[in-house]
Amino acid sequence: MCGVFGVENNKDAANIVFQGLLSLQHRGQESAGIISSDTKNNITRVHRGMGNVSYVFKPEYLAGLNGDIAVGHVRYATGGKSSLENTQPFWFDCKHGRVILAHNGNIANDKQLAFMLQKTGAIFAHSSDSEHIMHMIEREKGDLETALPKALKKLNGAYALILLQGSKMIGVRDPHGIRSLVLGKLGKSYILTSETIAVELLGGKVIKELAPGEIITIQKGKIKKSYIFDKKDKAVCVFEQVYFSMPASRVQGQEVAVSRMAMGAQLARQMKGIKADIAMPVPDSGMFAALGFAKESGIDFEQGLVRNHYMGRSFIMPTQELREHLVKMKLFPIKTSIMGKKIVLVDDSLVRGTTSKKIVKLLKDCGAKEVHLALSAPKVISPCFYGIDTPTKKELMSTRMNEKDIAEFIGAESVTFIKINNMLAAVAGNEQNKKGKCGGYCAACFTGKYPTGLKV
Ligand SMILES: O=P(O)(O)OC[C@H]1O[C@H](OP(=O)(O)OP(=O)(O)O)[C@H](O)[C@@H]1O
Ligand SMILES: NC(=O)CC[C@H](N)C(=O)O
Ligand code: SF4
Ligand SMILES: [Mg+2]
Repeated sequence: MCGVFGVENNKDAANIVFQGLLSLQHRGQESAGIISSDTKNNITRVHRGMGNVSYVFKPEYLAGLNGDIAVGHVRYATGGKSSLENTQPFWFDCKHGRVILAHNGNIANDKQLAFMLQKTGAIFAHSSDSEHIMHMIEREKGDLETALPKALKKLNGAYALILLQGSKMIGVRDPHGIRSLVLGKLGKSYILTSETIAVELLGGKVIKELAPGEIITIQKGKIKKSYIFDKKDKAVCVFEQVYFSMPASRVQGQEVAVSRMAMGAQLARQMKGIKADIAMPVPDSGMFAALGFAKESGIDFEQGLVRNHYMGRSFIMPTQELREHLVKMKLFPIKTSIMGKKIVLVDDSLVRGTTSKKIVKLLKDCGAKEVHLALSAPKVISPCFYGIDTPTKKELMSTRMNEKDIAEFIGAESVTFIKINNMLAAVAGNEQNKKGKCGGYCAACFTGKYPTGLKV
C-alpha cells in the first residue's frame, strides 16, 4: 500500500501535499513525510515523523516547508522496519544532483540487489527496499531520465514512484501496473498521486491513471515527456478494489464502491437460498459489499456494528498484538440490531482471521442466533511481494483451514468466500475474465500466480 502525493509549480506545494496525504491516510498509518523544494534558491526542506499525518505535521512544521514543488508519503512498511529512518520521501545527493524519491510498492528481488550493491561498495542509510531503487539508478550511465528506465528493468516487483529533481517531477508506474499512479491537474500545477480521490478532494481534475510501464516528466506546469519504458501484461492489484482504496476512488476507471457492491451481489448469488434476518457489514471496508449483498438477496441491510473513526485500520498495523488490540477497540455493537437475529455478516476479506474471530464472538455475546460470514474476496492463500505485508503462508488462515474449520474456529455457523471468477467479473477491465483469466488484474494472493514470475 502506502500513499504518495506530489505537486509541482505551486507556491503552496507543501500545504497541498499535506491535504493530499490526509486523504490517503487509509493507505499507511505508520509514518508520514513531506519534502519540499524552493527551486529558485535551491533549498530543500524536510519533515518526517512516526504516526498519522495530522500528528506528524503540526502547523508550525508545515509552515516551515515552503517551496514550489513537494512530494509526500504515508507509509505501511513492507520492506525494512517501521521506523523514522525508513520514513519516506528519501532525498539523495548524487551525480544527478539532489533527487527526492517516494515509493509505493515493494521490490521483490531487494535482497539480491542489496547483496550486489553492498559488495560493490554501497552504503545504505535506510533498511527499506525503496533505497535500492535509487542506488540502481545511480549505477547507470547518462542523466537521470536516461538512467531511470535502464535501472528499473533490473527490478522485480511493484512500484509507483514520484521523483523530484529541481523543478522536475517524474512519475513511474511498474510494467504490469500493479501499483497505481494517477495524474491530475490543479490550476497550473500537475499532481501525481495514488488515488483519484486525492486529486478530486482538492478541487483538481483527474487526467488519467498512468499506463503500466509509463514514465512521465513534468516541469513548470508542462508535460515534457511521457512514454512506456517497458510493457508487460497489465496486472493491477485487485486488492485495491477489495480493500485498500477509498470507495470513492476509481481504479481502472471504475468506482471502487461500485466494484464492491458488485462483489456483494455476486456473493448473494453464490449463497442463494440462505435464510437470514439481516445482512450486516463489517465496517469500514465491508460496507459496500454488504449493501450489494442486501440488494441482490432481498435480505434487509442493517448496520449492527459501528466503527470508531478515531482509530485506524487493523490489518495494516505492524504487529499482531497491535492488530488484535485495534480490532477490539474499534467496533461497537448495536445490541438491539443483533439480539436473536440470524445474521449474514459481510466483510471484504479474511486474511489472518484477526477481525472475524473477534467480531463473531462479539455478535454471539450480544445474543446473535446465527452468524454466517460472507467474504467478498476469495481465500488468501499466497503471500504478497508487491507492497502488502503478508509475508509468510503460515500467517494466512486459509492455507491451514477449509471453510468448515474456519467456521468452527471463529464460532460462526458458516463461512463463504466469493469465487475468484465472481470477484473478477465484478471489477472493471475484465474483458478477459469472462474467458476465465485474471485479465488486467493481479490476483496472486488468491492464485499463487505472480505476474512478475516469482515462485513460492
Ligand atoms: O482477517 P484479518 O487479518 O483480520 O484481515 C482482514 C480484515 O482487515 C481489514 O479491516 P481493517 O480493520 O484493516 O480496515 P477497515 O476498517 O477499512 O475495514 C479488512 O477489511 C478485514 O476486516
Ligand atoms: N507498502 C508500501 O508501498 C511500502 C513501500 C516500501 N516497500 C516501504 O516499506 O517503505
Ligand atoms: S498479490 Fe494480492 S495484494 Fe499483492 S499485488 Fe497482487 S492482488 Fe494485490
Ligand atoms: Mg475491515
